[in-house]
Amino acid sequence: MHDLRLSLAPGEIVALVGLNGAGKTTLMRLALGMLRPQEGTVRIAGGDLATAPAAVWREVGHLIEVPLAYPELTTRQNLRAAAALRGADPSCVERAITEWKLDGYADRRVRRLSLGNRQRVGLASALQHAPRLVVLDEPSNALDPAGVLVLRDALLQRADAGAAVLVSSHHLDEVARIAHRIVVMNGGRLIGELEPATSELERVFFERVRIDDEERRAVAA
Ligand SMILES: Nc1ncnc2c1ncn2[C@@H]1O[C@H](COP(=O)(O)OP(=O)(O)OP(=O)(O)O)[C@@H](O)[C@H]1O
Repeated sequence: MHDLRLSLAPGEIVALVGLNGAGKTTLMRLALGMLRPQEGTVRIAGGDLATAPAAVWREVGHLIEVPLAYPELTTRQNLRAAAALRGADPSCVERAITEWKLDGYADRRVRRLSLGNRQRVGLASALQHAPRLVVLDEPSNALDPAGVLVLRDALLQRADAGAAVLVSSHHLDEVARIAHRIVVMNGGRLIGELEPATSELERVFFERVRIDDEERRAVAA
């Protein structure tokens, strides 16, 4: 990974797009301190990530790859545990169950849920405490169209309330609906941005990646 200069402002939704293996998940892991960079720094809320106090971490909501849930606990128990870990008001759990349309699954063990409903639990758990920084890796994975709508509204609402949102996706049209900026990643580097209102976004994206690959091959030759 090189040349990773990225900042998120309050109220901003930034979409991270790139082909499989481009480095989106790795960048998110670095941003959340799950991986340590060999060089460079990550800053959160104006301070170094490595020394961020618990109060800052409580304001973070993230979902990287697989939903973090206890399979033997029910949906409600998982959400309660996540709320308690963040010191959130327990009333957020019932609101999240309603928001993510999990009422019929609230008392079911998470291991017995469908993939899409497990994803809903993961997203509800990441967002229920109204975090000020949201980092979601391919959050629409396995969601049905109704779930995608809930996700879209949830992210817009969080950003409206002043949260900074970083979200990776392979669905360019979907992220273009909500993102203020679309950042393109290729071969472990950030190679530029796409204007969300661009028509034929996918074509422009592939062209950008193709040119970057060619430039890289030319440099390597
Ligand atoms: N800790 C690590 N050390 C070295 N290489 C790693 C590490 N973690 C991931 N990689 C490699 O970095 C590359 C980027 O992987 P990453 O999962 O970040 O891509 P991605 O853009 O999220 O892909 P996808 O769209 O398939 O989810 C892969 O080749 C992966 O094997």
